[in-house]
Amino acid sequence: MSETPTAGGAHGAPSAVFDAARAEQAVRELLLACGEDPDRDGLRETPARVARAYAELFAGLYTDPERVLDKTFDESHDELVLVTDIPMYSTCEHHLVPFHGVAHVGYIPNERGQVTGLSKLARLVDLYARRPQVQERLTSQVADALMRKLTPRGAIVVIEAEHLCMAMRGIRKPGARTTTSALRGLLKTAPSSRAEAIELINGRTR
Ligand SMILES: Nc1nc2c(ncn2[C@@H]2O[C@H](COP(=O)(O)OP(=O)(O)OP(=O)(O)O)[C@@H](O)[C@H]2O)c(=O)[nH]1
Ligand SMILES: [Zn+2]
Repeated sequence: MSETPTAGGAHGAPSAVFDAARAEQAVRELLLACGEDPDRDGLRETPARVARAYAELFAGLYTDPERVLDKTFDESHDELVLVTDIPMYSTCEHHLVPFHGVAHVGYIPNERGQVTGLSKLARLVDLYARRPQVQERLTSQVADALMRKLTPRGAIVVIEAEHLCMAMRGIRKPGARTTTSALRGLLKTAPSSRAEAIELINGRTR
């Protein structure tokens, strides 16, 4: 028997477990509340499908994203490492609809030249994005995880996203883009390092 997800999973160490039966029941209730017939042909399997989808969309609640940075290696590289245009899909915690866009993640390794695999930067974004989120928290969680696990001299995370809660409903402004940044260490305090990273992000070719 699985436990009820707890709020602790969103901000600290993972403590939540996905309760598929409860999710299915909730989706069935929502369909009923919307005036639908959850027993009609097209909807019969929908509660189970939606439950499976949420288990995937919120997978970052049931694992510790920082663990993807457990493996590091020394490359004697002490200058900027930057991965841009990482596709990002997350779920707005206010409306439970998607926000999506791209993330740019970089860091300046520590004196040992300690680096992580490039794919791990994308994995880190992916796992923090797989939670009910707001864009600001997602951005700073990625930067703070990098600082804790790699002890780099600096970190930068920039996320550009469109929120479907602003496009499909409410204010209905499709195309409006939100940019958030989190700068740490030298990438916040040293103007030349900061300018180099920002220029590389702004000047990239898509
Ligand atoms: N800061 C921030 N706000 C967000 C994010 N995602 C959604 N929001 C906003 O959260 C706010 C919630 O506002 P409320 O007034 O409580 O909810 P609402 O009546 O549905 O708001 P509207 O979207 O304006 O219709 C809205 O302004 C959303 O645009 C995010 O990632 N960061
Ligand atoms: Zn929203």
